[in-house]
Amino acid sequence: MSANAVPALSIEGVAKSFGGLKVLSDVSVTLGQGECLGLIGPNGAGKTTLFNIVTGFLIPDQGRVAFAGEDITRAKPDVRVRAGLVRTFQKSMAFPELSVRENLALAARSRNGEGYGWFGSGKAVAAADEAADELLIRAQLLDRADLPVAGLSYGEQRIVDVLVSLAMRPRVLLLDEPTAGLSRAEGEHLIEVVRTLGEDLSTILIAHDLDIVFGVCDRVAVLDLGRLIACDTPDAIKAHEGAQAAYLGASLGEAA
Ligand SMILES: Nc1ncnc2c1ncn2[C@@H]1O[C@H](COP(=O)(O)OP(=O)(O)OP(=O)(O)O)[C@@H](O)[C@H]1O
Repeated sequence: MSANAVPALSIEGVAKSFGGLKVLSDVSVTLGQGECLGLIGPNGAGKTTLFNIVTGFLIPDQGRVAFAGEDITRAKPDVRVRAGLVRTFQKSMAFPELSVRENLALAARSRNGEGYGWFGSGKAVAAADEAADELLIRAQLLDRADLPVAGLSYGEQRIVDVLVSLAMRPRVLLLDEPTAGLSRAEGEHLIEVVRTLGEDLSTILIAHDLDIVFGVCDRVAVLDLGRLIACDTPDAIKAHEGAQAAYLGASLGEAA
């Protein structure tokens, strides 16, 4: 990103409490255009809460969120999705009984504000099916197009989750533990799919597998007890004492 380019996403001084529990305190971080930012931290550090604030499922008590320079702190989640700010969830949001193609086509149509209705102009339906097949070809999953999602392996289902989010043509994609439960090879394949299919995409990746985070991210942000304690290149984070301490003495340097 050039020095004066508008960040894809800007989180400024965000704070959030649930009752007496302070979950995020004064968190500020930017995501550059085309950047892949890792977001790591121990369980309960506030990572998903930050995603919920960025995607509009929660409103922060303090601070603001800007998307491509525009303040979206109070915008509704669906408005953010249509603007190109898309997320995945820890739990799959795909419809298990629908086919892979149907899931992707519905996501493509929802991006156009067409909702999840089955009926629409023949042209729109055909265009959505075409967009779905294009993604499936590029992810080498076209032979799975007509299968119900429930009939896929767990690893394939996680890739479909990512393809559903890509079908919404995001400009910024937030991935919440997309590699959880996958083998190292499956996790790397999934990230490769995102990187290959998401040209020009800016990404924030939450993952507990530090090898994956350090291997693919341009920078890594570390949350601990709701505070951003570091945000730097993977090598700098591996050597960062505070980040190491947050992981209870684990040597981050051993990863990747
Ligand atoms: N809606 C809520 N009401 C009350 N407490 C909540 C709520 N959502 C999250 N919390 C609490 O906020 C803290 C941060 O949770 P969060 O899920 O953001 O952490 P995380 O870093 O994503 O953790 P993990 O890696 O385990 O997913 C936790 O203590 C959690 O119990």
